[in-house]
Amino acid sequence: MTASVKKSADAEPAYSSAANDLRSDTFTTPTKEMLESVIHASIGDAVYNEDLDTIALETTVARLAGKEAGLFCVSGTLSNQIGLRTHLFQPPYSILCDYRAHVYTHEAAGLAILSQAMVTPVIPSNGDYMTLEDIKAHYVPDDGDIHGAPTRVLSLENTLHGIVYPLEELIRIKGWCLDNDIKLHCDGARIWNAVVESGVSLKQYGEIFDSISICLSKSMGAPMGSVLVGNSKFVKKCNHFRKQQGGGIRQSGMMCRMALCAVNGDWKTKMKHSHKLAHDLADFCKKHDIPLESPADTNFVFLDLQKAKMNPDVLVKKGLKYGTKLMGGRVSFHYQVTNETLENVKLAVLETFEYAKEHPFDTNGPTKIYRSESTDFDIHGNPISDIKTYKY
Ligand SMILES: Cc1ncc(COP(=O)(O)O)c(C=O)c1O
Ligand SMILES: C[C@@H](O)[C@H](N)C(=O)O
Repeated sequence: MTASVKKSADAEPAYSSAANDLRSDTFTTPTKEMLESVIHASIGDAVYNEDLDTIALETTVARLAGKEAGLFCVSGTLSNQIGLRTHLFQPPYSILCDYRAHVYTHEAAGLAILSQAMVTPVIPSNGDYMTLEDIKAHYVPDDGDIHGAPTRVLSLENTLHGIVYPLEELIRIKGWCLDNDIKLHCDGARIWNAVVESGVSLKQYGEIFDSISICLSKSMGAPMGSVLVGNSKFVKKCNHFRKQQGGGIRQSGMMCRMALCAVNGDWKTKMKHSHKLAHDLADFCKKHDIPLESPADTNFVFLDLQKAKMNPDVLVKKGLKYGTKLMGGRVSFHYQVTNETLENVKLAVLETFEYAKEHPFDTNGPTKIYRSESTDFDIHGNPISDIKTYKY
C-alpha cells in the first residue's frame, strides 16, 4: 500500500523539530517561553544551595509529591542511581525490579558498579506489571542465609512501557514492603503521564513510595533534569552521592527555571494530547490486526514486531519515507507531535506490516527496545532498495 505523504504547506522540514519525532519523548524541545525565562534565572552556586530557582524547583516538586525535600539532578539516570544507592547500606544486598526496568537495562550497570548491588529482574506473570505475588516469588529474604544478597529495595517504574501501575497493586506492595523492611523507589520518568491517565495524584504516589525520581525532560518538555524526592534525611544523603558522582553542578538555575515553566504550566493538557494520539494509533493497529506488545495506556505504543515478523529497520525506513522519525517498535508520542505525524506514522506502520507478510523478519537475539540502526540490507543481505534511507 503506498500513499502520498500528508504534509501541510508550512510543515517544517524533517529533522528541524520534534513535531515528527516519535523516537522518544526525550526529544521534546524547549519552548520559546522556557528559553526566554532563562534571562531571568537565578545564578547562585547550587552546590552551596544558593541558587533560588533550583531551590524553587526542588521545593515545588517535593510539595507536589507530598515529600519533605527534593534534589535537582541533571538526568533521570543520575536521579535513579543516587536514590537507589542511598537506600542501600551494608552489602551484600539486592534490588528487585521488572526485567524491562530502565535502572536495569539502560543505566549502564550503574547498580552493580556504583551501588555494588545485585539485581533481581522479574518477568511479570501477567506480562504487564509485577504483582505482589511476583515479588514474593522472587525476592531474597534477609533470613541469615549467607548464600544470598537480601532484597533491600524494590524499584518500580510508573509508567512502565507506558503501562499505568494499578493503584491497588501499589498499595498491596507497599504494605508488604513495610512488613519486610524493604524500601520502595519509583522511577517516575513518566509519572506525570501516570497521574493524568489514572487520576491518582502525585501526592498519593508520594505516600506509597519512599523515593521518586520525577523526570522533567520527557513528556514535560524541559531540556534536562529530574527531581529526586523523599524525606529530608534521605535527600541530604542523596546530595552527598550526587556530589560524589559529579552531579553537583553550579548555576543550575537556568535549567530549573525552564523546568519550572513546565511544572507551573498546563502539563495535564500536554499529557492528554500525547495519550490521545497514542490511543488513536493503538486503535488503528487493532483495526488492522497489527499486534501490540503491551497496553497503550499512555503515550507509548509498543508494536509487537516479533509477533508480526516486522523488521525494525524497515519500520525506521518507512517512517522516514513518510517524514517521521522512529527508532524501533516503540512509537513514542509527546505533546509536540502533530496529528499529521500521527496519520503519517499510521501509513508507515501499516506498510511495514504488509511488507512483513512478504518479507518476514525474525529477531536474531534480543530486540533493542529503543534503538534500531537503520540499515540498507535485509536479513538475507539483499539491498532494501525501495525505501530511501537517511542517517540521523
Ligand atoms: C523509564 C526511564 N527512566 C529513566 C530514564 C533516564 O532519564 P535520562 O535520560 O534523563 O537519564 C529514562 C530515559 O530517558 C527512562 O525512559
Ligand atoms: C533510551 C532511554 O534511555 C530513554 N529513557 C528513552 O525512553 O528514550
